[in-house]
Amino acid sequence: MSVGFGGPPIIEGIDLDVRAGQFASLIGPSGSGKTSILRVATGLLEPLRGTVELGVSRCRTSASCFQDDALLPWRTARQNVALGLRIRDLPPAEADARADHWLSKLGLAGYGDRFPGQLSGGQRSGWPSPRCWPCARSCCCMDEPFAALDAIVRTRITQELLDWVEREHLTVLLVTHDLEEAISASDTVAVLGHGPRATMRARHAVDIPRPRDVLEARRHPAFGPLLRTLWDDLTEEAASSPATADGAAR
Ligand SMILES: Nc1ncnc2c1ncn2[C@@H]1O[C@H](COP(=O)(O)OP(=O)(O)OP(=O)(O)O)[C@@H](O)[C@H]1O
Repeated sequence: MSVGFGGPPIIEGIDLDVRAGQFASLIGPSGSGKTSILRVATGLLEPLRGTVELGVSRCRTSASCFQDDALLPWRTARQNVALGLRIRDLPPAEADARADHWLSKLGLAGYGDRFPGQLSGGQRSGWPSPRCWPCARSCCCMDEPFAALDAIVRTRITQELLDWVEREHLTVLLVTHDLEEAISASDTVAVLGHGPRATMRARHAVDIPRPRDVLEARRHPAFGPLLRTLWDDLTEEAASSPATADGAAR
């Protein structure tokens, strides 16, 4: 697959095969094209050449959550998070109870009646992700959904995501800069090379059984070696990138 915006392709010859039920993460340098791939996967962007298949063709029954997803300012925290569950036709009381549970995992127990404007940027940043999960019938695409969360909250909500994914048998494509998050959540981690014309550098299987406990996964013997491999991949990409000091020095 190739992707572009009118000029030369920003991504060339990417082959990203995600099987139904698989949890795949996509990592890579800033500007390498991760969000663009997600947009192609969800049908928001047409590839120049090729197609993306994510369990079902082009994720027709997908839900997606992007970095700049808006919260609805006239809805409370609970109503924002419960929106996906209500779209899924859960009875209001059940949707509210589940939304409160997710808010508590986001460190916002007791904040359900607050409006977005009454909370900090970090406090609001985790909502779009659980809001979108229930809308996914087969596949869920997420772009750095937990980037602004602190480590404890991030671990808790990632566990909620994994539990939901297991329960709903979802296919997931997650874009993240957090290598530990990528390994502990995924079955495979794809590494994009640097721009301006990115290609796929590597694809690694995560040999840790599912269902997973996020913290236990980090103690699994396969975790450390894969973390070092991903780090090496990204370090070498930075060293060869024309856009970084490392690459410029070569
Ligand atoms: N609408 C657009 N028009 C032109 N170029 C774009 C557009 N959107 C993205 N690009 C370019 O495509 C490249 C990839 O962008 P993309 O947002 O997919 O990268 P990314 O890997 O998700 O980056 P980050 O990790 O910083 O979020 C970048 O060089 C960017 O400038």
